[in-house]
Amino acid sequence: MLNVDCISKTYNKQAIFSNLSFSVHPGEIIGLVGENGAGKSTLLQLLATLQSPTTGGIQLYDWYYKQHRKLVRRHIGFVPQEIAIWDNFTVRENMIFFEKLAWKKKSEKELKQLCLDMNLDRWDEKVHTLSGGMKRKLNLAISLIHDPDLILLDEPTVGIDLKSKKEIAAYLKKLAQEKEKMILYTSHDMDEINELCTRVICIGKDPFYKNLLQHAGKKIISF
Ligand SMILES: Nc1ncnc2c1ncn2[C@@H]1O[C@H](COP(=O)(O)OP(=O)(O)OP(=O)(O)O)[C@@H](O)[C@H]1O
Repeated sequence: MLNVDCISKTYNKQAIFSNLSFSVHPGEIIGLVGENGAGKSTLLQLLATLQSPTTGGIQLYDWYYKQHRKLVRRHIGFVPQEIAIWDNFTVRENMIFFEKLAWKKKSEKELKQLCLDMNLDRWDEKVHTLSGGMKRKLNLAISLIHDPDLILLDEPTVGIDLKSKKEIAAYLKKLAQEKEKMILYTSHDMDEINELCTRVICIGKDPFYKNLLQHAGKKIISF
């Protein structure tokens, strides 16, 4: 379980958010919504150990982020907003490259299967020939090489066609339901959020998202 205990983040004396507390249980998909600049990416970066909260603490299972950062990192898969893969490498070469950096090892067959699981079948093609949706799928596949328990995704389906969106959503659902992964992800697509998420974290001052979610009968964690 992930436990976030009363965290705040301040940049240059300006509070981005304050006193955020929530938990995520295995098998849950939690949406993270809010207006541009509300602090969604910042929160994901704190959960990914890439930044530290100004106050408060975060805990994954029995491990505190402050004391056990290295251990915590092993169990996190993070997909940033920007696609971070090698354009001139093939899908296969990218997967093999990132597998070498991962602490858990996977065979080439397993790496290929990881891609096939989300309908990415262009194994020997260079990344620059792939569509945006396929690149997003590859980015996601790379983040899962080490079998993380906590998966953090910053707008994983932005700018891609509906079919790829649905495939990624179905895959995330499967990961949560069958493998008990904890998934937190940001999106501005409220249909997708409504379909996928058990609960939704609403940050920022604008009540727009909160009203939409309330209307859809979603469980909201709002700050
Ligand atoms: N390293 C930083 N130093 C100072 N301010 C920052 C830093 N990173 C983000 N900010 C500020 O913090 C606020 C929250 O930014 P963040 O990127 O987390 O918002 P967001 O909700 O993800 O926005 P978007 O929907 O546009 O992606 C913004 O006002 C941003 O300018």
